[in-house]
Amino acid sequence: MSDAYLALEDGRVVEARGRAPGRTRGELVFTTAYTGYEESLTDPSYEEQVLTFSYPLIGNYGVRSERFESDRVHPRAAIAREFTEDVVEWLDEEGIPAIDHLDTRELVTSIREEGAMKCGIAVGPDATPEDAKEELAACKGMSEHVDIGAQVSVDEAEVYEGGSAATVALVDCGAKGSIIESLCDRDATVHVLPYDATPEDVEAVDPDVLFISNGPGDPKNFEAAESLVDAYLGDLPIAGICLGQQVVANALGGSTEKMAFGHRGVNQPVRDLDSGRVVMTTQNHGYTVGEPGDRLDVTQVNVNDGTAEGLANDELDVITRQYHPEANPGPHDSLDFFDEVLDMAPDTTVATSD
Ligand SMILES: NC(=O)CC[C@H](N)C(=O)O
Repeated sequence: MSDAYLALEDGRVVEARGRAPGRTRGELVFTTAYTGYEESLTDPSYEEQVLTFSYPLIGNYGVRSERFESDRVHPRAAIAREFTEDVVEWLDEEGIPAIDHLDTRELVTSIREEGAMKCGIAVGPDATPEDAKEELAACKGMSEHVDIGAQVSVDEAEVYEGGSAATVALVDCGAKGSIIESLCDRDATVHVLPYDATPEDVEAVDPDVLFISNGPGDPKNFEAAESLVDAYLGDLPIAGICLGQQVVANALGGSTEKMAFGHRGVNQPVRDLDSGRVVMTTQNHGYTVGEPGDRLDVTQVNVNDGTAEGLANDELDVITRQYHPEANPGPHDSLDFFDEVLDMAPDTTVATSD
């Protein structure tokens, strides 16, 4: 007898050990990151997903809130070969079901072969395979979460005073805290605006740069942010990270598409087409820019599959990244992106990056 069941879209029901109880559902994805479980579990981009860690032991250096990227856990459930007690206690307090003692190598291989798939989970002494299947039957596809921005964004504008180097309007589509920190560390003041901010909201903070954050789900469901990019193109420098890159591409006549199983990990190699330099990057995305459109150049590509990792329009002051230059978790090789963004602001002296 088992006390945890994972029902997969391909028809299988996998038995596991229940660590934190509950019933839930979501898109089943995996990350290959071998550190940074606190950052990943609090990354708002995992909203409505079930996160499988391919690294076998998760929790070996405890749980510290200083490392959180937001104020709650975002994946609907967590899966690992083995969770430590610290992580289990945290997930339990947060009401997030957790399961372990299953063959995560096999699970990851299935996702690689069949693509990210819907799943249902039931955990607890009375859980049955049918409960997990019921959850699966009620599971929506990522693109069907049409108002997912509302689940992860601030309700009202917030300000983070970093200094007077530049004023950034950061449209919060589910922003990681370390994006705000990376800007404040460079003496910028960051106004975090709701995901559905209007041009009036942007004008109220009179920014030097419009920045579209990372976030969960399908970028096509972030129409308000797309409209802002359209409204300010050419008037304000525009930057974006991850979902932000995708929103900018859609706004400038490009297109986005769903990937088979996405990029999630801390060692994705990215080549800068101008310098030829390759950096290791942190990634967490399931959509990608298919066509950049006529007004954006692809400046960086993924070495593994050639997907667009950086876009720019130098004349219009637009610069974006598909990966996470802020790291957390992962390598700091691309922190200079934030210097490049702030360099676009008029008349600023940018503090040196760490
Ligand atoms: N980290 C992100 O911003 C993710 C972007 C988008 N939700 C995707 O999955 O592609």
